[in-house]
Amino acid sequence: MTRINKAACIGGGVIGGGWIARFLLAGIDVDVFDPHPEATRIVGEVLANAQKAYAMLTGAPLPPRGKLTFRDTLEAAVGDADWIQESVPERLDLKRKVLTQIDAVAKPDALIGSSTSGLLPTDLQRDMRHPERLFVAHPYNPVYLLPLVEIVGGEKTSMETIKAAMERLPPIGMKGVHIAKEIEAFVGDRLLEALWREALWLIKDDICTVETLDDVIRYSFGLRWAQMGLFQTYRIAGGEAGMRHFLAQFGPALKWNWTKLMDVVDLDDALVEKIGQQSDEQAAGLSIRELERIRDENLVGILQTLKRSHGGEGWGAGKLLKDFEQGLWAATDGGEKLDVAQPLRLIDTKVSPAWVDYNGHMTEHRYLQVFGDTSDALLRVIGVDLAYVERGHSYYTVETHIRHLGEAKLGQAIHSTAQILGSDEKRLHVFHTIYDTANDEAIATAEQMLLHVDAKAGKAAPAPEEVLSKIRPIAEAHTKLPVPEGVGRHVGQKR
Ligand SMILES: NC(=O)C1=CN([C@@H]2O[C@H](COP(=O)(O)OP(=O)(O)OC[C@H]3O[C@@H](n4cnc5c(N)ncnc54)[C@H](O)[C@@H]3O)[C@@H](O)[C@H]2O)C=CC1
Ligand SMILES: C[N+](C)(C)CC(=O)CC(=O)[O-]
Repeated sequence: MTRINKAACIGGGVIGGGWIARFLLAGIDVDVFDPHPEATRIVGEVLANAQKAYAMLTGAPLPPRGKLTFRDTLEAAVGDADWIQESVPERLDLKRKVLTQIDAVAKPDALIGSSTSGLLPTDLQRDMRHPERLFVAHPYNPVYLLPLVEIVGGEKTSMETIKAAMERLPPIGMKGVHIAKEIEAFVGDRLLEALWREALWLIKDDICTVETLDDVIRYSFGLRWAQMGLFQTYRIAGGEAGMRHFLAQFGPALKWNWTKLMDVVDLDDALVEKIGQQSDEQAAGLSIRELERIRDENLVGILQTLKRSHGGEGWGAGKLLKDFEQGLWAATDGGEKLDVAQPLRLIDTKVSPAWVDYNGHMTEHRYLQVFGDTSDALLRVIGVDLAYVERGHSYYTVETHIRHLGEAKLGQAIHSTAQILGSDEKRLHVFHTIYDTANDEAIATAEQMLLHVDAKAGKAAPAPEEVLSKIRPIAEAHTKLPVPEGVGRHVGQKR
């Protein structure tokens, strides 16, 4: 995978701030230029939200955060960056000027992406000396959580640029889609604008309020869209006869008077005030930052659910997250830095919204998930990684005993450790503990027995020396540790 080494962000508002967070959390250094007097504070707040969201999103080891530097001039920010992302306000004259400035100082092989929501790349690249490296990289808000980027080239953009841009997105957890023909507003905003135009008419004509309109979306097709989009959803709606029947049944309605699509509502002062007031009432006093946090928690929950969908293979944006996490795990160093004289600290995470139950704390099967992740991390330390499993052998868990000693609440930082209690050529006997990271108090423990298996034969088999030799030094060091309280407990036993 080809990676971005250094990024520059020109414009650090809603979208620039999101790009900055996306790059930094993927371990990439970012230089920023934004003349706004409060740019540092604004970017800092977006970054804080992004970090909270990532802590809940994944237990995979994120790389060390990239270095963030604010520069006084555009030229200084562009410097030696190999991906420059322009996110200044949506005005053709301003974007052309800024892109020409970037073009004049960027490295010859640097990629220059524009966040524009709808301007044509051919128009943007008009005054550039090296227009072949300019493309639209249109993201979705919040850029640090929503993975899609529409990649659109103009008449002078080279195919090498498009290919290079597409290749650099998966390592930062994003999915590029190449839009083959340039068109104003590309694909996503074409669809959103159509919906938005119709929605404004429905408010203007007093058919419903902004709150009712949002309810119609979020309690119905909004839920469907996140996981299957439009066409696959309608295929199912056609019943057993699928899409053809759907088109036959609902196609004629397209010609009925169901839409004002091409008429643009006049956003006069009265309508702006009406929408503004209804939107204020709907927000019920929540600030934009609070709404952003709620949005992020919900998106994290949806992404995690999609990650576990389709028999655990992951689905849509959840499959992308799963692949991204596998890349992060593969990039870890196999545990060389672990202190084997202690129980191994293997997972650091936060209690995600999707993990919390009706009692307001982490629900029981999520404990098993964290303990399972701890075992998986231990297995990677002893060389039992995905490549090992693909060769036909693995460890299976044959017994688990979990004790709940405290509570883990939404957003709480927790970590887990693993202690090897015993091992032989087939068995690995471990004791895991989940701690409250704030005070190091144990919240839960799990004692597990794992068995080395020949997966093809479907039976236990001795682990090879390459694995046993990695278990031995840890197991020996752990014999010197006190036996943890709770080892060997069973349900109903007196304390
Ligand atoms: N807000 C959204 O939902 C989305 C916006 N976009 C696109 O992203 C771009 C930026 O939009 P937002 O972030 O929403 O706007 P914004 O108004 O939040 O941020 C724009 C930033 O650019 C800075 N700026 C102005 N002139 C500059 C210059 N010469 N050099 C460097 N920085 C400069 C401003 O100080 C401001 O911080 C636009 O092209 C927009 O169409 C794309 C996807 C979604
Ligand atoms: C409103 N908008 C056109 C700037 C929206 C986008 O471009 C994408 C998004 O995040 O909705």
